[in-house]
Amino acid sequence: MSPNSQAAKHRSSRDTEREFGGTLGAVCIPILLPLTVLFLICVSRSPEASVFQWPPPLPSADQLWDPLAPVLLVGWIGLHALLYLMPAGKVSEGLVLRDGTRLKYPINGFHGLCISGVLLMLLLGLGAPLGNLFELLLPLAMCAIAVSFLLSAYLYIRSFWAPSYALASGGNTGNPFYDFFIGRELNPRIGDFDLKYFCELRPGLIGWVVINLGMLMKEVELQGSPSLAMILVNGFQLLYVADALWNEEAVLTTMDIVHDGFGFMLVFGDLAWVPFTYGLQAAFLVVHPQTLSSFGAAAIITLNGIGYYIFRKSNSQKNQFRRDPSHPTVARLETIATATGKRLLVSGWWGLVRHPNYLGDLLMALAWSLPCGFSHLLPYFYVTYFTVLLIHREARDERQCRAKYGVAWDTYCRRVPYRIFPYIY
Ligand SMILES: NC(=O)C1=CN([C@@H]2O[C@H](COP(=O)(O)OP(=O)(O)OC[C@H]3O[C@@H](n4cnc5c(N)ncnc54)[C@H](OP(=O)(O)O)[C@@H]3O)[C@@H](O)[C@H]2O)C=CC1
Ligand SMILES: CC(C)=CCC[C@@H](C)[C@H]1CC=C2C3=C(CC[C@@]21C)[C@@]1(C)CC[C@H](O)C(C)(C)[C@@H]1CC3
Repeated sequence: MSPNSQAAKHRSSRDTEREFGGTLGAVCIPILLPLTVLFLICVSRSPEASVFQWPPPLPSADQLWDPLAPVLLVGWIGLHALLYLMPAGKVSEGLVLRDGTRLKYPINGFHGLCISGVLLMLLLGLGAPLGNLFELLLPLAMCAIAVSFLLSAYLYIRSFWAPSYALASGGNTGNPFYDFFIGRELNPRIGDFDLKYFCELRPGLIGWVVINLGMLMKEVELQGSPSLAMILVNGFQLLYVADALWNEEAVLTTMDIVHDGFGFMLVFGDLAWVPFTYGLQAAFLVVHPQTLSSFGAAAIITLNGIGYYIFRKSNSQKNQFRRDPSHPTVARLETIATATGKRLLVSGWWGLVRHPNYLGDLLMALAWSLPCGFSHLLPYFYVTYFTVLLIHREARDERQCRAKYGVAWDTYCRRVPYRIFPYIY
């Protein structure tokens, strides 16, 4: 690249439109979201379990800290780092980078999940009190938040040694608060160890199902057996995590890996937000047991099944089409050409709405809350937050696609007018 085009690129990234409320968002979100995690855990175990209760249920200092928590957290991340490095599964290439190269990624996350499962069963067999995770939840969340800040600071500092082509297009504004938050470097690596890819799918996502299992064990301690509601929440969320790891290769084409830098937002999202807020339903059920009729359970299982089917089929259809458009499963689908040479699907799942995968994900999110009944809002936190996240994410993706595909994107939008919910939005 000539010095002039380097300078133009640099200038354009500095002028990039800022997301998440710009500098104000970048200062407030890293303060507010960690407090939200702690607040939600406290609410989930308070007798009222009301997000509006005043004064809010504040934890005492000894509820926030336990010396076992940093040991467990560092041990857990270390175990998954070792599993990431084990020579199992295939090695896949990511999309082509700005310098024309492609990075290699190990596809062994599902192995990691299975080995974690076997280790947990062994620990349970040896009498390990997994239910104690209930009491450890706040100290573990505190440590995960601390690790998120430390890792983000490390990533921000090391990004100044990265070449300019390795920086994310939106994370190099020169504003330290914003760049720390959004992430400067696109694919930070220590040797071959890819920090963003590792964090996206392993310690936090698998940690989430382990915490859920801990909540189930706590319920067994308190009630003698797990409730149907707890089994459903555990089962649905395990399916979601196992599916993500089974289809690990597909993550290599998501916005997070391809476009976003690795900064506080993703680090915290992966390591603290996902494991400690996505499983709030299970934590809630420990203190607020619910009875569920067989008919109710069947209806909820059906809803989760429909959501999963739409989510999986639509994601697989697009991944297959992007990897090999001539594959028999996608070759007959109607498409429109774009100036980049890539085509856009206008039939099949991607002809129904512009984000069928978000629709399926949201139906599942609703199915995860319903086993907790209708008496409290807290179990509906995830589906509410997720609706906001996906509407915002859809708008970000839309902006990027319009910039990439121009008139072809407008034609697609005319052909497929609804974004997520057919005939509604
Ligand atoms: N549980 C959670 O917290 C979260 C879950 N998710 C889930 O992750 C999954 C991935 O989502 P996400 O990364 O946001 O993005 P998507 O998988 O929806 O990918 C969007 C990209 O797909 C391509 N595309 C869009 N329309 C078409 C079309 N008609 N034909 C072909 N390609 C098209 C474009 O990229 P290009 O053309 O360059 O290939 C676009 O940028 C979703 O299922 C989502 O629900 C996402 C966020 C959070
Ligand atoms: C509020 C806040 C801190 C937001 C950060 C957003 C992150 C929590 C999410 C951004 C994209 C994500 C994805 C998944 C988890 C949540 C985050 C990290 C994902 C790994 C969940 C499992 C799915 O099957 C998936 C692999 C498609 C998905 C990818 C995106």
